[in-house]
Amino acid sequence: MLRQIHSLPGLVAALLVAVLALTGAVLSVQPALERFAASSVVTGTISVAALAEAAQAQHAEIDKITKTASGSVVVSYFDGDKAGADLADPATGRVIGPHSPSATIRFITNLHRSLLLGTAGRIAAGLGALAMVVLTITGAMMLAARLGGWTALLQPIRGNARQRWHAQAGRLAIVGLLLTALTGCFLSLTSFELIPDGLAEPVATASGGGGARASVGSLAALQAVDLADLRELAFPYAADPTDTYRLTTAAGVTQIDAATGEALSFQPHSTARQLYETIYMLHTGQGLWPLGLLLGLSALAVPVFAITGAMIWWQRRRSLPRIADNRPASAADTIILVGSEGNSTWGFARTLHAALTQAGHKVHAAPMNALARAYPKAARMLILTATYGDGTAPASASGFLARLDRSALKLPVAVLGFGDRSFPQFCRFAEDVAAALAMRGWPALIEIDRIDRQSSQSFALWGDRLGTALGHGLTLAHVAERPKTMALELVKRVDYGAEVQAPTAILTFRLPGAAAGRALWKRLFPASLPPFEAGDLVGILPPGSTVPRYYSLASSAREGILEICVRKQPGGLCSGFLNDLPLGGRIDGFIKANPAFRPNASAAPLILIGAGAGIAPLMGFLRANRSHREAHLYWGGRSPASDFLYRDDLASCIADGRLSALNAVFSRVAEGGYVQDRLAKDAQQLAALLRRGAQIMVCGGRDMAGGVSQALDAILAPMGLSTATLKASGLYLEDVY
Ligand SMILES: Cc1cc2nc3c(=O)[nH]c(=O)nc-3n(C[C@H](O)[C@H](O)[C@H](O)COP(=O)(O)O)c2cc1C
Repeated sequence: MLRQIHSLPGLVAALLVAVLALTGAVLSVQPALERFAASSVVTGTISVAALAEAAQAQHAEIDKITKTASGSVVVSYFDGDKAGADLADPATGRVIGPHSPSATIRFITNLHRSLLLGTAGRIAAGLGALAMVVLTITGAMMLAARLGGWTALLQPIRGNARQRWHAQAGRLAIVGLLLTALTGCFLSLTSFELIPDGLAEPVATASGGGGARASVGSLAALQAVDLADLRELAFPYAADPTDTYRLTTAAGVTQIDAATGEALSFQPHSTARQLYETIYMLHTGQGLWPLGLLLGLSALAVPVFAITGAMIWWQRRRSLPRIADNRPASAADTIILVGSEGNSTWGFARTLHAALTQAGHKVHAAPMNALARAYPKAARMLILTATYGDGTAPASASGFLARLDRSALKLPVAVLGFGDRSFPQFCRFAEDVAAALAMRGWPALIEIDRIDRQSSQSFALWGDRLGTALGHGLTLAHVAERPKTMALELVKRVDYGAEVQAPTAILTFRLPGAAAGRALWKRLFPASLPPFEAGDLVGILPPGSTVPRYYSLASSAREGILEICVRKQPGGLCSGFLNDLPLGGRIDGFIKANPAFRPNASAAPLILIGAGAGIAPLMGFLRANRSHREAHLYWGGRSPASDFLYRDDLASCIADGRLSALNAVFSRVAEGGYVQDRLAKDAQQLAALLRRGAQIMVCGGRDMAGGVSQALDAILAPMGLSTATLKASGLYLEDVY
């Protein structure tokens, strides 16, 4: 809900708010420029009487003298029929030159206030300010919720680059933007007279005695006022002998007899006017130039929000599968919530949705993260969720358990887990969800079930059980959708490990090669690999299967190649296919980002730990380590003679400083061991690196990862740390399989 409230006005008003913010940022510099251009007003050096006297000496008839909030003194006059305005030196009253406000600034001010569109533009600008209030408040609430509460607002921000930029800009600019937006709303309301600004307050109209006018410099009531207090001094109309001087200061308006210099009346400013002036100052920075600059800087964050916000929205929209005839949550009798990262679970949800709709139900499907506070018409909830990481939630369910904690819902529920039995935590997240629901008293519609490797048969059987519970038949005939893939051609392979029963290959792919006589436009604009970084995953569909297998990438798209490391698994469909693939052979693959497994941007050392084919992403990080960040690699194989993967590449990384230390351990040599043994041996050096804020990245099999985390926990314990605490702060990343 919060997200909808944030993104809807954000998208609609992005351009408008960006125009308001950019013009505001330009205008925000004005008070500071004027402040430094005007000679400083030195309190006590000149009275209003002396200033007026000096001005009068230079012009036949003065209309008024105005002092702007930034300290400039402007004398408006009539010389005969000709009206004009001078800028006067506040210290002496002498003319500095004609007052000529910049046409550009006037244009930008009009653009800011009314978009050059008159009343319609002023309404739009007001709505823009309102949108900005909504966006800043909902944005702050979302950020707080994401970081774990208001007290965690300064915690490091996770996520992809656009999400980090969006949130970081928000953190820096929020106070300035909220102030600008709230004061902008107020000013907009006063401009439409929906709130009084007090500027047109009635002034007491005392008349002067009508005696002969004294020189303005001799008037006692003006001599008593310092220039620092002046806002405006309006001169009496020459043709009316009873007209008075009208002196406006911060306190109010005084009428002064032009002959005697006596103060005839004093009218203090109304509260409305004082409030308006304070808010005007807080919005423009006029009279408070450092605030103006601060607001201007905050406003510069708005285009960053507009661009990154639109990108985040588009990305989210694109990744949300479409479901035909999806009913609103408020009208549905059956709610399907989906936990997915690679979208295949959405395919199952779509099949289930269609079957239930055909059976006469009103069905609403949504990501698990969108668990609502209430479903007024719902009689049941069906949760379909995958499991990721080491038994954790997929992306679209990452906030589900926290939401459930705050929820008072209780509906009959069925949980169906999607996973892969080769992971030790098979369907663990689905189990956690089912347990959490049971603990909160949600009745089970049917017991939890688990689907291995997207089996359509198991899904159909689950449909039978669900149908029985619902009291009508339910046929779930699911045909898995083939992910969109690209063809890749094997251009290089290096084979290792056959002698030590660990056949492993480093496979390098390119987009299919240049065929002779290719069309000219294809030669001019050659196809390029989609963007990916080392550590991202490539999903590969082995022939005859629609279920992808994922491999960590050892290269980035910039290198123009896609490189993986594959260990042949006994009976493995995909690893067997890849290990037998000849040069020139093709695969069907697609990229899946894995932003959670990337080195951080710090300059502190990197500790890379892996075993066997797990070296692939680590090798990619080292190749890309052009800044020569200190990097230590711990890697375990079986025999240096047979499966020392990337031996030459590692040597060249050492030679040019991209790798600081290589610690390779082999298990099938005399006095050999595993990578975790080597970590324990190097405890002191590792402790020193960790004290310097080193980041640890682990890639490889689950058993190895378990051993590594045990060895590291032993090293971390004396420092009062653990792999769990490092994990929480992003300093311990794992990519395990
Ligand atoms: C990086 C990665 C980690 C995974 N971890 C687990 C796991 O711990 N337990 C499990 O049962 N399945 C695991 N799986 C398998 C997925 O849960 C399974 O393929 C699921 O069907 C994917 O659904 P989705 O495409 O909707 O995200 C993992 C898959 C990947 C790619």
